[in-house]
Amino acid sequence: MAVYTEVSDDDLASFLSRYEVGELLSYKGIAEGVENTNYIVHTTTGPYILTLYEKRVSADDLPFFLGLMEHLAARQVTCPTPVRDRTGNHLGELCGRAAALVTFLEGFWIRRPKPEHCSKVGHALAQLHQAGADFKLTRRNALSTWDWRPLFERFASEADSIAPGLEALIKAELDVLETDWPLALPEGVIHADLFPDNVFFLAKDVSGLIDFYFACNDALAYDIAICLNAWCFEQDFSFNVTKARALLRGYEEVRSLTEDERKAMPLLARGAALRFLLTRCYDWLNRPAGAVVNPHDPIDYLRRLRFHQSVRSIADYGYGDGSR
Ligand SMILES: Nc1ncnc2c1ncn2[C@@H]1O[C@H](COP(=O)(O)OP(=O)(O)OP(=O)(O)O)[C@@H](O)[C@H]1O
Ligand SMILES: N[C@@H](CCO)C(=O)O
Repeated sequence: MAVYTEVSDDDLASFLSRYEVGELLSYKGIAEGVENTNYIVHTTTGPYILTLYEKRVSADDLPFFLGLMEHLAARQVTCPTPVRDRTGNHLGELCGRAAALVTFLEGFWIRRPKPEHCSKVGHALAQLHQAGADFKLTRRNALSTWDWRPLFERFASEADSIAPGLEALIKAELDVLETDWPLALPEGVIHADLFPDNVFFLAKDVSGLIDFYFACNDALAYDIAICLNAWCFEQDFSFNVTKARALLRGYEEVRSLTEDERKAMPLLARGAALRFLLTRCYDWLNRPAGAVVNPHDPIDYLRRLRFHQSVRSIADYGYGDGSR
């Protein structure tokens, strides 16, 4: 996360007094991430994460996100659990922002994932999909295929300042994806942002998943496509088929892909690459003055998109090829 909103110690102490979490000992802003403001807060009962919800999070969606974390945690998908205040609410207000306190998860995210990490994340993703099946609330994906063009139009005239030819490339890609996007795949609750920095490991095992603030109802296989993008490319942007194979196998240890999902995977992966290219371009061109934030480089996702445009079938992601 980032720090868009500075919180004073008086404001924080008064906010915390509504919870049964003891006395404030210390707190510190977390510069990592780009979406919301986060602080690590130490009290006499332990560490917590305080999140102040910023621009992309709508207050109306917070019951879905916080309820989902509670739902998943109760079904053995380890994730932060929202702390309820003395009146039973898990949502409060701080410095004019909606705010929540969640439990602190032990573990580290893996900066250079290996195939074994990809296998574990595939497995964890399928467990999340299964555990989310009986979650009662629903949320539309606010960054679905049909939201991409309006987002693009907000920065299209500046796109070529990021990379020459980018405006035309994105337009052409939108034309393809809007026409061919698969509409009848199995749907459910998806995480929609399961990047390496949102998966904590302890030793070799997943110790928890964080950052559910893009979670929504959408095609389950689209969530896999997001992970193929986020976990299976090297720093030089080359695609690592061993990692993709491991991720898909890890997923299928829990849930098998349908024929339609397998056929759709290259297109879903293009869509996932475009979705992150679009938000990264927008953020790159609209950095708020004075905020502690390191925007992600859009070009990483342009390279991924180009790779997926060359993919012919899920076999190119190592699926079903019998290799180890
Ligand atoms: N429950 C938690 N327990 C421990 N650390 C956490 C927790 N939640 C967040 N963090 C820390 O805060 C950092 C940023 O959190 P998070 O990824 O949710 O932020 P974000 O702004 O939504 O980022 P992103 O760019 O991934 O969307 C994490 O990398 C982690 O260090
Ligand atoms: N995971 C996203 C940031 C949060 O949307 C990215 O890397 O672009």
